[in-house]
Amino acid sequence: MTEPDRGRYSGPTWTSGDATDLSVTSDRRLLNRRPPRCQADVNQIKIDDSWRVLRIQAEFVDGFDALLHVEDAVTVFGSARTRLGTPEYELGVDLGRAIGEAGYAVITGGGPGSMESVNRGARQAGARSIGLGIELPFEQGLNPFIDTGMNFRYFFARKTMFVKYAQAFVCLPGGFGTLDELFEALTLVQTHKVTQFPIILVGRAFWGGLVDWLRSTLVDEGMIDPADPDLLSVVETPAEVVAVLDASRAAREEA
Ligand SMILES: C/C(=C\CNc1ncnc2c1ncn2[C@@H]1O[C@H](COP(=O)(O)O)[C@@H](O)[C@H]1O)CO
Repeated sequence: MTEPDRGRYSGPTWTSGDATDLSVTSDRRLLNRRPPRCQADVNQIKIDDSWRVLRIQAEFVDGFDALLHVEDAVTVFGSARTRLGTPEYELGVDLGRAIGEAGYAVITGGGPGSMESVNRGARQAGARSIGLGIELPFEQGLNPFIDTGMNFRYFFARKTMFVKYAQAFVCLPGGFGTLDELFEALTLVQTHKVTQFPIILVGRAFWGGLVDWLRSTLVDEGMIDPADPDLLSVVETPAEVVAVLDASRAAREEA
């Protein structure tokens, strides 16, 4: 018995076999600038960049179209490395289910680990389970618990969708990816680019040190306002997450 051909994604496109070389992603091609050495290089770079702009534009259009009908939704971030069968994975399942049962669609990064666990929980609740994946330099499909999925070439287009189609962010424990997503959201709220948008951190033991550092070092050094750390709600359980979400929904409806 041979393994079934699982194919590969390159951006939104799935191809069977291994015809698609993912070792150099679209993001990397965009960010690695190669200075032109001659006029032919200049011409080629201009053509490549023009096509790139069209691909970026198409990615936004596809994302907007795919998510147009999403109503109340919550984006959940968390580690790609959380393993099935661990308490952290179970927390993600419980969280996805609780958010789904509270009447929200759930959006994740569409990958493995905590993302998968949250999509799994949302599916159990019968909620809309959305996964916005990203092209990576190794083979990876969307996790199997997604009803509406899209695979992005560009991190920045994908990040726009995480914010545009959600009313709140929830962060499970995670690494650089989760921190990047958390601080992007925090900056958008701090600068009033998005309003009435709770950012909820799950797990006091994991997040407490970071919030303490924001209060001590960043506030004390005058890098942020004393009220800025209050933009974060640190909670312990899925029920507490839902309570914050519901309070924010009630405030939005009153406004
Ligand atoms: C590391 C492995 C797979 C990575 N696959 C990912 N797929 C989708 N989204 C991802 C992936 N890795 C990071 N992200 C995004 O960042 C957050 C998690 O990153 P962290 O560094 O693990 O905290 C997550 O919310 C995603 O949006 C192989 O297991």
